[in-house]
Amino acid sequence: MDPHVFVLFGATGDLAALKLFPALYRVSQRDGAPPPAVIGVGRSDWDDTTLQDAAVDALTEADVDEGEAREWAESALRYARVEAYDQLGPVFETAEALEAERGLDGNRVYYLALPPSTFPGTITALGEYEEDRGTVGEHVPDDAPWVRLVIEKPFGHDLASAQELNRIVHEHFPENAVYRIDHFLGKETVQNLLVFRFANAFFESAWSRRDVERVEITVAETNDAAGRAGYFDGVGTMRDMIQNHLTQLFSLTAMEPPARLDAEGIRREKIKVLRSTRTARSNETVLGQYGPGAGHDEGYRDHEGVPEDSRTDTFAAVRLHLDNWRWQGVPFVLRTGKRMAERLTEIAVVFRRPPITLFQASGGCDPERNVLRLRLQPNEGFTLSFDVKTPGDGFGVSTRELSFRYEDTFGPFPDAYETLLRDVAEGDPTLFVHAEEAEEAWRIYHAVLDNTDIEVHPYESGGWGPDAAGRLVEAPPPEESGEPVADC
Ligand SMILES: NC(=O)C1=CN([C@@H]2O[C@H](COP(=O)(O)OP(=O)(O)OC[C@H]3O[C@@H](n4cnc5c(N)ncnc54)[C@H](OP(=O)(O)O)[C@@H]3O)[C@@H](O)[C@H]2O)C=CC1
Ligand SMILES: O=C1O[C@H](COP(=O)(O)O)[C@@H](O)[C@H](O)[C@H]1O
Repeated sequence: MDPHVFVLFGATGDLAALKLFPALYRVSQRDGAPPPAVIGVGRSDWDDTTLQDAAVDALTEADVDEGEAREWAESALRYARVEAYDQLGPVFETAEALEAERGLDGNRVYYLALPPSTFPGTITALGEYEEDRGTVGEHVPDDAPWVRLVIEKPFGHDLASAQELNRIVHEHFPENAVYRIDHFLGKETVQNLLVFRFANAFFESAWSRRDVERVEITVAETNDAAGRAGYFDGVGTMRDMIQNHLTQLFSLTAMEPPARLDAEGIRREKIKVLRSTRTARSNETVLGQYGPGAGHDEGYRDHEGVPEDSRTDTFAAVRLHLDNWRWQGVPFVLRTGKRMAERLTEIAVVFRRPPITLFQASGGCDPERNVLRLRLQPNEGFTLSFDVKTPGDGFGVSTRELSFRYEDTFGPFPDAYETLLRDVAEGDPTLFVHAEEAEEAWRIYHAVLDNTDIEVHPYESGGWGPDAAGRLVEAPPPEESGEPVADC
């Protein structure tokens, strides 16, 4: 890992406190890691001390000893205040001063943990500066310092803005310097999807329309959007979660085996899945917004900064269909919401019932469908339901489960952001999103984003979201399950 300066845009925000300071700390504790040099950037009226105090709070919250957290923050962190995220003079001055002070070679990571509306201006300002510095553009000398640009999700606001953003990015930065981050790809259990599928031949041979009836991908969160209105309101759950995290889980579940387990091999197969996916339809999309309930007196519209008439979705569910050989006619239901009854991320593969009904005729009942649940968080592992004979007369059938839990076998996992920040520092793009993948993912949802014909159902905090979402997991009507239909 080469020594570098890590410039964190949005250092005063939620993500920085929740994930990025702890991850930066842990990466810097690894063997062989250079001493950390981090510049936090924000418009807030902070200084070095305010930033360091915020980082110490974040680290102690993440179980780091307070003394160690303080020592780390004071040696690692500097603050650069900007008027706006396209006026970056103070950032460049701070970076150059820090490099001179530490004798660094000029390698830099720029991490954009900002609302997506700011990305174009910030990237343009960074690109122009880096061209002047001679690190990007034509004729970059072999010994020039490296620069890596990390862009948080959502990458743009819709298909057109993502295409425009890619254009702006590529005007200045080559694709191999760009790390579009989707932290779900850094989760151990998400990477395990590939091992689970491609190392276990018996699952892979049942992994198609012949045996699978439907797939349900669920990310239920108990947290809410309080304190994040500046980013979340006007973005909403379709853009914050479905277009990226859940679509990544979808493409990893549905993809063909890659030719090689590297960035190009995996991205190529994921892009093929996205290209084969029909545009989502409004009658197969359910949106919701939480109100009060279950110990919460306030609903979404009561949060500071949220307009009284906000239509922003805090819950979204969508049924997707693929037109390819493996998955024709198998619905994939993606659903996620905030302030739900419990925190749960899982992929449920629901297998078809056996084709004959043997047991009813002999006084029993027909078996349940086998369900494979890949649990991504918490209690990571899997369960597979199966049917057995209930002891006694006749052929009574009962459902039982085989299960495996990671924590019973392995120690704790590294956090996703720790894995991904280390990959950025080492220049490994395998777990990041390619330009084309980001655009294809927006293409799928373009007809349902900002579609005011779709009702935003109120739902109670602490429940399972709007009742209307339940119908998406029922068997699709025949006209939707058979032949491919053209998008309309
Ligand atoms: N929070 C989370 O759990 C996760 C967030 N992300 C991604 O990280 C990014 C930031 O999210 P998060 O930290 O939650 O967002 P915040 O709302 O906390 O915003 C981050 C920072 O951006 C600045 N900011 C906020 N609103 C605006 C605005 N309208 N215009 C310009 N600057 C603004 C603020 O800094 P200042 O006012 O000091 O300039 C703020 O501290 C997003 O892209 C999000 O998708 C990804 C995974 C998880
Ligand atoms: O990107 C985001 O992800 C988090 C959920 O991430 P997790 O690792 O805690 O599952 C979500 O709460 C947030 O709204 C979103 O921006």
